[in-house]
Amino acid sequence: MGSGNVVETTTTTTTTATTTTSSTFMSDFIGKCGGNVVIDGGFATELERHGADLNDPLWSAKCLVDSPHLVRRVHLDYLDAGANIILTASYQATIQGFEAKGFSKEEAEALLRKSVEIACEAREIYYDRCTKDSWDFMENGRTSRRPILVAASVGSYGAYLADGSEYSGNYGDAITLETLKDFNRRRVQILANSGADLIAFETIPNKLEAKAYAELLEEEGIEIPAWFSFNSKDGINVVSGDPISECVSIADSCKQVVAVGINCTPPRFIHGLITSIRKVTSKPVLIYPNSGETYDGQTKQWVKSSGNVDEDFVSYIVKWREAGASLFGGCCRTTPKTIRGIATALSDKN
Ligand code: MET
Ligand SMILES: [Zn+2]
Repeated sequence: MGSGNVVETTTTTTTTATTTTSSTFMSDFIGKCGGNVVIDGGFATELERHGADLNDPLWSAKCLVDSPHLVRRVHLDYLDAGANIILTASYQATIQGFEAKGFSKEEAEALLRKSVEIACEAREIYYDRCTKDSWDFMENGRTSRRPILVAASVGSYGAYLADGSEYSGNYGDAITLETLKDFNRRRVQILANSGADLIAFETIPNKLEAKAYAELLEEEGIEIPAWFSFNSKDGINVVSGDPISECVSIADSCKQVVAVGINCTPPRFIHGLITSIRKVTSKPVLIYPNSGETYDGQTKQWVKSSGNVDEDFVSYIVKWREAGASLFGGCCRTTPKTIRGIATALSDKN
């Protein structure tokens, strides 16, 4: 691991969840990580690479039910690759989605909690291994320990629909702010009290959904921090066509939001989007692009486009850092190899 990612802590210190949202939560964490934070990479697509069949409305959340060992394995692979933040397998885990599969409300809630438990367990296993490996190098009871946060993933309403609308942002007129708030309320409450360090609202495709999350965080008095991450397919707007500036403004006005940025977007759009985001907010900027391939919601396949492949975008990380981002990872079709490349690129810079 790059030295930029290692800080001195005592052996007894663990990364613990915050109980109150703090405006300095993320800047403190970035400081602890040496100025740059490594986020993990594609989770669902990595489960598939390990043989999981995710052709299901629950997508990666299906593995919470039938292969939790694989979920733990992928978290550990990203920790081994250098991640400072791991995202749980709850992206497409919703109470409504589990109920549609025949689970009770209680079972559905337990599965949401389980996504966080597995990620926390992976962090403990990783730390235990590091402690054992570095036993000979400990001095005065002190050892180096990489700061690691567990982020509870919340995918968009479009992800739950599993019809590709997370990439169109078009929910139709019947879906209102209240619909979206009601849909997410219980899920967000459960994840906020699950032991996760923060909530990652991912792949937000439109302004309405950003507004719903912001209002929900306020109304429910959610006490752990959150990040808002949008997706774009033109480098100017979020996928629905809503201007990125308006979406980021919503995140900027929400006190629980500690970072804002872009995920599951082709690498070629990232630089311009960072510049647009910086104009609207001084909150830390996160980016975790996909491999540059495009998801076909009809065939449920990733298809090659003229974008960059994952090996390529690692070479842009330093430029994206200069443009003002400070948290970097990968989304769909990126792998632990991508994340190792990012960690190396950032530590070489320091
Ligand atoms: C469609 S974006 C998916 C994001 C999620 N964190 C994953 O990597 O599986
Ligand atoms: Zn993705």
